[in-house]
Amino acid sequence: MDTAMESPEQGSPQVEEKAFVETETDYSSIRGKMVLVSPSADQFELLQKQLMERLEHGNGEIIYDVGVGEDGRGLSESELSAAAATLCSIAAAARVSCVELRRWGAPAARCAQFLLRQPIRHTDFMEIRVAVVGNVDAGKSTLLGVLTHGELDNGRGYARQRLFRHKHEMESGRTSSVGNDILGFDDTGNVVNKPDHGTLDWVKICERSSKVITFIDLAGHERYLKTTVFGMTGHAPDFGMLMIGANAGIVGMTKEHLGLALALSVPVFVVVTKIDMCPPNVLQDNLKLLIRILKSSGCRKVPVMVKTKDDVIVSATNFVSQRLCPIFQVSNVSGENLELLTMFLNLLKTRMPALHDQPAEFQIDDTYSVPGVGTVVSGTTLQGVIKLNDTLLLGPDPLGHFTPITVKSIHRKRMTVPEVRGGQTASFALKKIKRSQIRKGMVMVSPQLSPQACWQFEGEILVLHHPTTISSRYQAMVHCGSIRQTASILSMSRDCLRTGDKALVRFRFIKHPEYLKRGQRMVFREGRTKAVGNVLRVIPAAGAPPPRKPHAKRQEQPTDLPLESDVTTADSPFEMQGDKRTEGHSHRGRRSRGKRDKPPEQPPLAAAN
Ligand SMILES: Nc1nc2c(ncn2[C@@H]2O[C@H](COP(=O)(O)OP(=O)(O)OP(=O)(O)O)[C@@H](O)[C@H]2O)c(=O)[nH]1
Repeated sequence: MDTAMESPEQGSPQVEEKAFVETETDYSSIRGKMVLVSPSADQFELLQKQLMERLEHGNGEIIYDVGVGEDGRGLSESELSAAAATLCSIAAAARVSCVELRRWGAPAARCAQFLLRQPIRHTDFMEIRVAVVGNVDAGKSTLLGVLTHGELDNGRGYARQRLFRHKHEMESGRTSSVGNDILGFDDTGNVVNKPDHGTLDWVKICERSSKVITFIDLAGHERYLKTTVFGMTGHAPDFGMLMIGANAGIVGMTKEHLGLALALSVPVFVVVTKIDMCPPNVLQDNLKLLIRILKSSGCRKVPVMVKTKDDVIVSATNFVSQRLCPIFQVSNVSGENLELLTMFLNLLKTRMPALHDQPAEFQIDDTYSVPGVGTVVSGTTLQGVIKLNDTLLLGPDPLGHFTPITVKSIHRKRMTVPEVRGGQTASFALKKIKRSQIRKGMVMVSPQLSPQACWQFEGEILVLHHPTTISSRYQAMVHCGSIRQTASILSMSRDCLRTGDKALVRFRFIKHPEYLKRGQRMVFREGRTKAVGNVLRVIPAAGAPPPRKPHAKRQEQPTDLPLESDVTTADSPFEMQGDKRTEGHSHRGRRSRGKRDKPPEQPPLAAAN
């Protein structure tokens, strides 16, 4: 593995093992590395039981290490083959697919890793969300076109044509809206996308997939930054894919997007495109700068150049736990290294716990009016299970109230399903409600949660960038989950805040109350001014005064809570420096994305049954 930096151990990553907590079953008899070589009947049964537990814990997928045990590391080649055969028969007995990923080690100390994945459970494929960010012309839409349609680009915009959603995008070649594209893998890791005359049938992809990667294609241009921030907060990505054009390097919004992902604690991998057309010395200079930025105190990442299949496996299995930042160098025109990126995507695992046993919670990130179906909302299930005909509470409305609504039908990636679970995105057709009564940022939750709306909340924030000072009554946009609303600062634990300052701040939404939860990550921004932090305390709307007009009487009393922030300056991904630009450079309202009457990604849902 080519790293200009500390490399993770080339050996067997033990990510699953670390996280895996065995049940009360006594597995001591199957702990050694030799057990797989020639297990007894009892041991075989135990190995099978343990495998099922691990699969359950790993949401249907694990990477299994062979040749590693409490008695050390490494087997002879013949022992390894025998152990691999045992593993395959255990997997076959459990009806789990088993694919060898790699073998390594000296002749007498061989190890191997296998991908074990449960076959397609109809409508219940694994879902991984990847937010695609990077500057204009980095090749984002092109790469997604190439990956999802399996056809290379011509260097003149051929592959991206299929992904543009608006006429002006076709004409300008620029993405402006949040788009979704999917890439399905079957249980053995093969891509299942098969375009039919250039179009992809999402239902067919999902039916054949054990794992579906959803790419959230975010705009690269600065004028669409608000949409990009919304995509990163509201669409709950598991990972960020930062795209960089090899010849252009780190320009424009690249650092801004990297900083945003880091601020929201979204693990990032980098894809450097256009290596076919970049002089080697320019590529090396740009890579050096990238590595320097990733290793800087603001990012504290471990960059890893991914050049072989081994690099892919080691980086994918250690990606989240070790702060790794894998870097791929690809060409959408020649196809170089795209197989490594595809393999990496196949091995990614969701970061979002399903929390199946918790009361249901769903955040809305878009609304539609579908002819013949009615009102449809799309978004992410944050926890619990939502079933057809369930009654949930939708809100908060402008008065902070929640209304019971019934789920008429459910779609996952355009496929009709009977239920959705925590971590999965979905669209619901709702009964007896007008689209105009619903807005992005609202939630649908189980009545068990007795949800309460809030006008005010306290957050601990770190100012990443502001040209002057922030004081009480300052207003900016709060992004928190799919909430996107201007809030003003009522009070702070300090008189004023400058770049790099931390504080406890009490905010008040200016338009309507919202449903917030303690611990949620938030971004507070206006143009290039931004702060990040966590929601610390939600002040329920009940009994709270109605919202005051913006710039109403200043609340003098600063909060007397102790300043105990876990947001440190060292966490800051942004360069902390004075901004020479003018404040409030937000381009607000310049994006012309009209209200849609029909979702581009969600065709009409099946009518109510
Ligand atoms: N030679 C070469 N050209 C590429 C490659 N990737 C993309 N391109 C070309 O670069 C141009 C810009 O690519 P896009 O995919 O539109 O870039 P983008 O990052 O999606 O841009 P926005 O949508 O505006 O954010 C297109 O003309 C592509 O054909 C590559 O690997 N090699």
